[in-house]
Amino acid sequence: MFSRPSLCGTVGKLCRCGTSATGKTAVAAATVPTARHYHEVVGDIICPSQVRGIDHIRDPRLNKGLAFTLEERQTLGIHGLQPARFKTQEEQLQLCKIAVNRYTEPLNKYLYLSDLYDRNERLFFRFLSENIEDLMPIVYTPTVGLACQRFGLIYRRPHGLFITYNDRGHIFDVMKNWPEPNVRAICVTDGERILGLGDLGACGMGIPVGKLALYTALAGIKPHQCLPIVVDVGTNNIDLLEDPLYVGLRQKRVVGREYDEFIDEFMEAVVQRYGQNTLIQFEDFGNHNAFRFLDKYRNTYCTFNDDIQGTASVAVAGLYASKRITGKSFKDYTFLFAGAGEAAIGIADLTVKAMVQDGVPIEEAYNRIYMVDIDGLLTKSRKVGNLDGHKIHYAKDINPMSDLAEIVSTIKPSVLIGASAAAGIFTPEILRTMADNNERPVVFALSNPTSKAECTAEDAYKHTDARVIFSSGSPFPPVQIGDKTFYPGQGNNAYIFPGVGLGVICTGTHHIPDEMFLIAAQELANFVEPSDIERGSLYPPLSSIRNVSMNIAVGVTKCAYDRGLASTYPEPQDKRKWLENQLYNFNYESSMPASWVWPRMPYIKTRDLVPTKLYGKQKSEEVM
Ligand SMILES: NC(=O)C1=CN([C@@H]2O[C@H](COP(=O)(O)OP(=O)(O)OC[C@H]3O[C@@H](n4cnc5c(N)ncnc54)[C@H](OP(=O)(O)O)[C@@H]3O)[C@@H](O)[C@H]2O)C=CC1
Ligand SMILES: CC(=O)C(=O)O
Ligand SMILES: [Mg+2]
Repeated sequence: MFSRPSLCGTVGKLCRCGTSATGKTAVAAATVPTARHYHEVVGDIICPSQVRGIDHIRDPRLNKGLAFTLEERQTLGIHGLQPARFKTQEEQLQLCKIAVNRYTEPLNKYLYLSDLYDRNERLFFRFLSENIEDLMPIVYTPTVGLACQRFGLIYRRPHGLFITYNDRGHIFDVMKNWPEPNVRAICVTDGERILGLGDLGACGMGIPVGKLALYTALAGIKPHQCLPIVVDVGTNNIDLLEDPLYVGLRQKRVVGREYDEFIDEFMEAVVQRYGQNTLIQFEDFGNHNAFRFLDKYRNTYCTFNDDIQGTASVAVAGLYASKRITGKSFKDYTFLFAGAGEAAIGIADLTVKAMVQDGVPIEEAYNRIYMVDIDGLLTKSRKVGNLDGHKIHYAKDINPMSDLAEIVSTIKPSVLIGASAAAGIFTPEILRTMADNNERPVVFALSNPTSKAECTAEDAYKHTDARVIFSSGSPFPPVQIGDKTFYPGQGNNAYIFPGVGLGVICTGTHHIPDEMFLIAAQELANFVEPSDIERGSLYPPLSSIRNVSMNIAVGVTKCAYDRGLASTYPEPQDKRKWLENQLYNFNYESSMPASWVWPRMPYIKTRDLVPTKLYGKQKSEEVM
């Protein structure tokens, strides 16, 4: 989101330009409304802007559309630029709902929301946060995947920063072009593994934009504190390289030392521009880079990898909740993962930690987890495929097998988790075997978007006599089996990263330990009500996700202070209240500079404030 630097009208703190509300410049600006003293909005300060006239409406951060009061319209010089009607934000929200529902194609709904974001930021975020069940599938998976695939066609205005390999040596200078000086959270991708859709290069921008929109909508992190970034090092996607509409660098991916040095420079530039504690969320990097960067940077930067750690947390939360249905403990579970990549290994590693916390010896925990990659079961003796990196911990001393159905029959897992981006690999036969071997089989089909899910919700229920405990990465509609309707939960890291982000940002945490993701998993699982489980969901409804995020943030905040990782002092006693006080306000704030209080407003005449025929009976105060 672009918002231009605002004029300072009133502030409680020092501005970057060195003036304050009580300082000379600000006073001068207040008494001379036409003075053009621009400076940037700093920190949490909302400087009631003195950007006047049409520019006030054109700035999405300042625009309120028809919700501007009569005084605001006159004071800001926008009177007459809009129709006579005054609307409340609630009325505007109703219109948004009507407008978005007029579209049948999800991509058109996405474009409508994107346009709203460009037009009226507060309205967009309030609309999103209050209609998350309907709108999350649009701004996030699955529709965001389509938006990335069509990015060259639908790109309109900058919502994030593109840093290309050609900018090497100057990344800091490019970052200075981002107009917000107080960014606290960055979500960055290099576009190599966008959902399960593969290498989309610079078109991957939709992902960090969508993720950070959820930071605000689900956790109340202020939008100006969030910065989506694509590091564009090219793409190996031949279709894109040949596509005349492709908007990224038209070259093969930079790899090896050059690539690593480029990412190093990016990390350093973030710190130079926004400070050491800036949260850097790695998103949808290719497998071979994701683990390397996490290991390399986790103790020197405030960073996490959402696909590895965020996904782990949401899946482990689902496993905790599943125990309430199966009546088993972790030591009774045998896990089989279809996929041995970022998501699967991340989940497996955190599951081991959860099992150890439940009293299972660590060797036993590893023994209980089996994994399958594209070449089959991870076994020590297999001749094909690799066992590098984190896979080796899960390789078993048994005969190699490559057929998933055979593996499921042999291992007899109680939990089957798909994170493979291989659509439909949980066949009816495999689901039936799970049901034959378990009274309540646990099946997670976590791959995104919907088209990549290992099975549909309907298939999962249908082929297990509706005994399955199911969740999926992308949403599925309710499933009717006999006279019972099941509402499968969405096992998606969106339950986790906004709350973790809020806690980390507010505490100024230096580094993010895995422990925070285990805490987040427990907080999320604690939120699951018996009624959710009764509905067939391992997760609370998306409509309560803001409360979930707050609980996670409180847990993360406690952990940050307990572990000495926080840098914001003094430590708040009432952490929830302290966090709540820092949240974004989705409602409009006054656009009237506080220092321009009546009767000092220079050009509004008394008769202007008396309702004329034009305004009917309305006084602007009455419609606030
Ligand atoms: N629900 C959620 O919150 C999240 C979901 N995901 C989804 O998970 C999927 C995977 O992402 P990620 O782990 O990052 O990707 P990776 O590329 O890191 O991992 C994919 C893994 O799947 C394996 N694989 C590929 N095809 C098959 C197959 N036919 N049978 C068994 N295994 C196979 C690959 O094998 P090999 O190692 O041999 O290449 C690899 O181990 C994506 O669709 C992504 O959208 C990711 C993050 C969060
Ligand atoms: C949800 C997510 O992060 C992914 O599918 O990559
Ligand atoms: Mg991701």
